[in-house]
Amino acid sequence: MTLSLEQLSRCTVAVDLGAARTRVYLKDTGLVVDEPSLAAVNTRTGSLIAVGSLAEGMAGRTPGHIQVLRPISGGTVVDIDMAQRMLRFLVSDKIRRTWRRKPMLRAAVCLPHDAKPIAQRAAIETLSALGTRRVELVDTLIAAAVGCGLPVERPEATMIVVCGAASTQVAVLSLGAIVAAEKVQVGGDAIDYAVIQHLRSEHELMLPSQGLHPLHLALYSDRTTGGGGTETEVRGRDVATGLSRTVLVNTAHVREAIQTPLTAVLDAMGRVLRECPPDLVADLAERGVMLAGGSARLPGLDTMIEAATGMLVRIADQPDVCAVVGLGAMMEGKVKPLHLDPLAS
Ligand SMILES: Nc1ncnc2c1ncn2[C@@H]1O[C@H](COP(=O)(O)OP(=O)(O)OP(=O)(O)O)[C@@H](O)[C@H]1O
Repeated sequence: MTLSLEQLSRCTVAVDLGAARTRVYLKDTGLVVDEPSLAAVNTRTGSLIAVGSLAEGMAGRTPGHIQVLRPISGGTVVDIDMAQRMLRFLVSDKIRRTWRRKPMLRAAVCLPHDAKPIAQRAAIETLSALGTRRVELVDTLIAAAVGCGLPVERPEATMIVVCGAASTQVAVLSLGAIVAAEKVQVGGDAIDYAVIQHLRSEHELMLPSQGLHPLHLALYSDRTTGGGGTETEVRGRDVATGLSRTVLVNTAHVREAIQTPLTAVLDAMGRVLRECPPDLVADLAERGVMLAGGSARLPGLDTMIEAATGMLVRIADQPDVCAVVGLGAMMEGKVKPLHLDPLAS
């Protein structure tokens, strides 16, 4: 992967192909697309019916011949053709209006820290749907750190935890590069799965695909009332009878159910810290940790990390769009490189 600010400044479009959401940032325009990475397809004709939030609204409610697909999984494009069609569809409106005369020959895309060459190739091919001839690949961790406003280019340690849908990436950065990093296949989806399993085993209830949002809200209000646990109503389908049923769920029990996936994130943070030189760890004790990614909004994640590591934890202002906003800032020249060779001037 490259991180040449000069090359990035020549790009006109930045893309984050996330497992949950696809985001597109246009140079000097801003974020133009922030939509679920979903495509609804008619399996009889192969035609695309809907993409983004429209397709999300169809999930779980489709007849047999319509399928809602996720062309991106774990930060990797798994269905290039579908991802291209989805991306083209998502941006076509905005491009036509604002960018008709500006070809998008150069693009930047952020990829997970450990993206394999095949995943890099898939991302480059997907972006060719926008007419790009050259694609700069940037590590999500660096892009997100820039997007959070961390002083990435300085000779001081900054720790970032990017909690996405399919994975969580942890890194310590200094002098514009990654000192140590880890990725675990635990993100918002694994946490949601733990909640779904809890409701299934404890309440014999199957949750509809969009039924988790009220529980997230309940966990949040639970935290603001001291975290002692409140009861919240959840509607779903009875596992045995198949009939619709409403149960009262204790938020404290839900919090316990999501501890297991969250422990994997803490373990990854521990491994990264152990790999870092002591001077950088001392910096981190002062500066703390920055949480980014959509799952950073998970109520109580920050306090749990704070309690386990003893470090100050901050959540980025817009945690979900940090990576693409960071790419945008680098494209627009808002990040100045540190000159490491003063003797040469
Ligand atoms: N308010 C919230 N409370 C809890 N979880 C949330 C909230 N908002 C978003 N999420 C979770 O954030 C995840 C999406 O995060 P994000 O948009 O960073 O993912 P992504 O970049 O598409 O995924 P990845 O980085 O794994 O490819 C989803 O799993 C979603 O459930």
